[in-house]
Formats: sequence, structure tokens, C-alpha cells
Amino acid sequence: MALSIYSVVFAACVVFVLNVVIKTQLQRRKMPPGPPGIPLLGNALQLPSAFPWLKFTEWSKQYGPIYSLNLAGTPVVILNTFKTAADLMDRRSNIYSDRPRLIMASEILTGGIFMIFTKYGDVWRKMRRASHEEFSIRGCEKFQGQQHEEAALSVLDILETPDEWQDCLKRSTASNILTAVYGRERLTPKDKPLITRIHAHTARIAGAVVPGAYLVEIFPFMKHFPTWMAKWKKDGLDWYKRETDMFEKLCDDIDTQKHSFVRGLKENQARHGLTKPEAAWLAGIMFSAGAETTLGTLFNFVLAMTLYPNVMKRAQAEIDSVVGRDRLPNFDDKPRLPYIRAMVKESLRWRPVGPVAVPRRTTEARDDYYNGYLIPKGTTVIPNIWRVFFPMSAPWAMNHDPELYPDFEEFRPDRFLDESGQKDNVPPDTHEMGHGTFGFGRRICVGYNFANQVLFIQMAMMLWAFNFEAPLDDSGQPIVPDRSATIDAGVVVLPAPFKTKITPRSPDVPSTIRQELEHLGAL
Ligand code: HEM
Repeated sequence: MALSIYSVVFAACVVFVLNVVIKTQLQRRKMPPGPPGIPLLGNALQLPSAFPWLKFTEWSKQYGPIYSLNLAGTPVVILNTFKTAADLMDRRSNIYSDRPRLIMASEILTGGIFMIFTKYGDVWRKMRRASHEEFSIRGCEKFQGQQHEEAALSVLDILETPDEWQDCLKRSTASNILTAVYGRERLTPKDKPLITRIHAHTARIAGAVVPGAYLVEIFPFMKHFPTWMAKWKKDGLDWYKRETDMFEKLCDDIDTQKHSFVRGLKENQARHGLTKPEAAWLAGIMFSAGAETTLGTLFNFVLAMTLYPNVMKRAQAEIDSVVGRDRLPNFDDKPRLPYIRAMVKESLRWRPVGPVAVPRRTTEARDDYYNGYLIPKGTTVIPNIWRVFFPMSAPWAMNHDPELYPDFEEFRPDRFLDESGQKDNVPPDTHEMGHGTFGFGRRICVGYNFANQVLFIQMAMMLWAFNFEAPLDDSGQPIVPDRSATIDAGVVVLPAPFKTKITPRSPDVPSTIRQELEHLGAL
């Protein structure tokens, strides 16, 4: 009798597993082509845990602009061109705007109100509307004064400690965001504990997203375990409470005399309808989402300046002819600095700090079809924005698409200018930006206007003030940085540490910066 119960249970399991395998295989046949996998696990074991986007690009060579994977039963679609991304994420955004479920990172550690992971629903809509208002192109103009001052101060910092240029930029990008969000004064060493705390918060969330970090992602029923038998859940909920207190306190303490994101949220609270914790977490995410991404892009810019002296000289010539040497560049110069505008685009295209943006999930409402292929409901959709490292016969990765950028590995800003060299010229389906680094559709980066402004003024000021060159070794040979070495820093991918020699372009650089800062009342 006992044997027959076991036999029945065993047979039921076999039928269940076979059913899943057959269903998955039948579904896969209708989906875009892709590498064959093994039963149940599909392609899960073929994907390396480090730099998986390199594998995505390698597969794209074989399977083209859109292909599919099966990651242990989860259907995944990889998009490798701007057109496929725009067709789906821009033009069918009602289906493609959700995020994959992240139980630990989104539902437990951040209470479901960490905007970047939030489900495509009412909370996200409220947050998106409120943040879009403050960070729209018009909204961002209010931050230009502060960004100008911050860029000038950071250039002065670099001038005084050129070997610590990375720390100087780190402080200035952090300062930019915290000043805009909370109306704080420029960061000083006494703010270090706060910055360390926010960085630890970001690192904790990034760690929770790593595949395999928490079993609950594979066995979702574990979310319902009581906290006494699930320490990971208790810790996560404790962190959520502690960090809610931290973000709420930061909002309570804002300087109401200064323009800031939080002041705007408070003034429009009734219209936005955000609860106190939702508003506090919305403000809090801006640092996690905006500081390291902007910083990484500036590191890539410095790398490019070190590798491409001719590009640097052309940019400096443009600045000198428009701005001159008696004052610093400012935002009013932007319309007359097309090459610098193109340089911002090229820095974001050349080395995107987020190789696969933030993955999406199709809504559960219905299956979709694209070019005759099935994209089942609940599919994870990954835009492959990354680049290729070496010439391939047919690589597909959006920012390094050889059909749009034949010399894709070169840093060449004038690819984004028309023949006159004055007007912007960008490929279609890139939101007029020339790259996919800020993502697509309704969930495109809400801070991109803010980031573009910071990048523009920071690059313009650095090029006005400095020359960058590869330093020499003991035998007088230039130490050329490795252009392809990268490190995965959790939230972003950065260039591996490299050295650059930074020198002022003329002896009066320090006095001109000081004069301007004194005039602004910033010194
Ligand atoms: C170079 C700098 C930046 C890069 C490369 C970047 C990139 C991205 C990407 C790829 C996404 C996901 C888009 C998608 O799903 O299609 C995103 C989302 C987001 N970004 Fe940025 N970002 C940058 C700067 C900023 C800044 C400065 C802020 C805030 C001031 C910010 C706030 C956000 C937020 C809140 C989201 C979530 C949007 C949503 O889910 O609706 N980002 N960003």
C-alpha cells in the first residue's frame, strides 16, 4: 500500500515535470530563435555570473537583433537594436513597462516603493508623475546654477589635488544630487557618514539582486515564512524600517528657503498623492540611481580624453573660440558648443555604465507577437545596450551597432553632428540622444535631463581648465590605459582604475576659477 502511494506521488511528479518541459519547449518554438538549452534549466547554466552581457552579445552574432532564452522556466527575450527596443518598449509600452519580480530587493528590503523596481501600477505612476515634473527639461533648468557652481568647485579641487581626480568627481556628483534633492549645502568631509550610509544602502540592494543571493527568488512561497524562522526576512524588514526613518528624516530637515526636489514634493503633496514613506523613498532613490551612473560616465570621459588627444584638442578649440580664456563656460554657451554636446552623447554611447539597463517584464494580461514570434506574458525583456570588445562579422549590441556606427569602438563625437558640424545628428529610435544608455519607453531614466546637464557643464569646465594625457613611466614611455578593461561595481560598470596626467592649460586657470566662484559667492 505504502509503495503504491509513493508510486502515485512519483508518477504525478514525473507527469508534472514532463508537462512543464513539453510546455516550455512548445512555447520556445514559437518564440524568437535562440541557443538550445537543457530540459528544465534551459540556458541558465550557459550564462556566466560575471559580465553576462558579453554572452548576450556573442549570441546576438548568431541569432540577430532579437532572440530568446529560457532561464530555468522564465522566458527571456534579448533586444539588440534600437529598432527592436523602440518597437516594443516605446511603441507597445502598455505591455512592456513592468519589472521582473525581485522579492528581497523590492518587496522586503525596500517595501515595494523603490521606484526603479516598482511594479507597473499606481504607486509607480504617482512616483513617475511627481519626479518627471521636477526633472523635466524645464524643471531641470532650476538646477543649472547649482550645477555650474559645483562643476567650478570640482575643477578647483582637481587643480589642487590632481592625483585624486576620481575622489573629486565622486564628491561633486554626490553633492550635485543631494543639493538638488534636499537643497543641502555642498558636501563637506563632515557629510561622510551620511554618504557612507547611503552607499551601503545602495550596495545592499545591488547585492540582493545578484542571481542566487536569496533562495526566496527561486521559491517565492518562502516570502510567507514567519520572521522567527527566516532571519534573512527579519533583517530585510529591519533595514526597510531603518532606511525609511533615514529618508524621512532627510526630507523633514530640508531647507525650505531653497529650491529642491523634496520641497516640490511637499508643495504639491495633495496633487501627487504620495504618502510620507513613498515621497521619502522617491527622494532617496535619486542618489542610488543618479550618483554612480553620472560618475561612471565622467570616468569614461576622462579615459577617452587620455586616449584621444586630437578629440580633446578639437573640443578645447571649440570652447576657446566660443567662451575665450577670461571666464568659465556656462549653460548659455550650450547652443554654440555642438562638439561638447556631441561629446556627452559619445561618452554615454562609447561605454554605457549600465550594459543591460534595467530589465523589463511583459504584463501578465496577454501574450504578444512581434514579427510573427510569440512573446509570452511574463517574459523578461533585456535591452542589450552594451558594446562588443573586438571586431565581429555581425555583432549586435545597440550602442555599438556597426550599421549605425561603423567605427563603433572609436571615441568620435562628430558622428553625432551633421556635415556643417553645427547641428545634432542622431540615429532614429534613440530619443534624440544617439544611444540607448538611459533606456526606453515609459520607464526611460527619469533623471536623464539632470544627468545630461551635469555631464555637459562638467565636461566643458574640465576641458576649459585642463589637459589630460597618458603619464610617462620611468623610461619615458607613455602608460596608455587599457581601453577595454572594466570592473563590475554592482550598480554600474566602470573602467578599470587607470592613470591620467592632469595639468592646467594656462597659468591663470586657478585665478579665473577663483574669481568666478567669488563672484558667485561660492568661496
Ligand atoms: C549617466 C547617468 C545615468 C544613467 C546612465 C542612467 C540610466 C538609467 C537606466 C538605464 C534606467 C532604466 C531605464 C529603463 O528601464 O528603460 C534608469 C532609471 C532610472 N533613473 Fe537613471 N540614469 C542616470 C542618471 C540618473 C539620475 C541623475 C537620476 C536622478 C536624478 C536617475 C534616476 C532614475 C530613476 C528614478 C529611474 C527609475 C525609472 C523608472 O523605473 O520609471 N538616473 N536610469
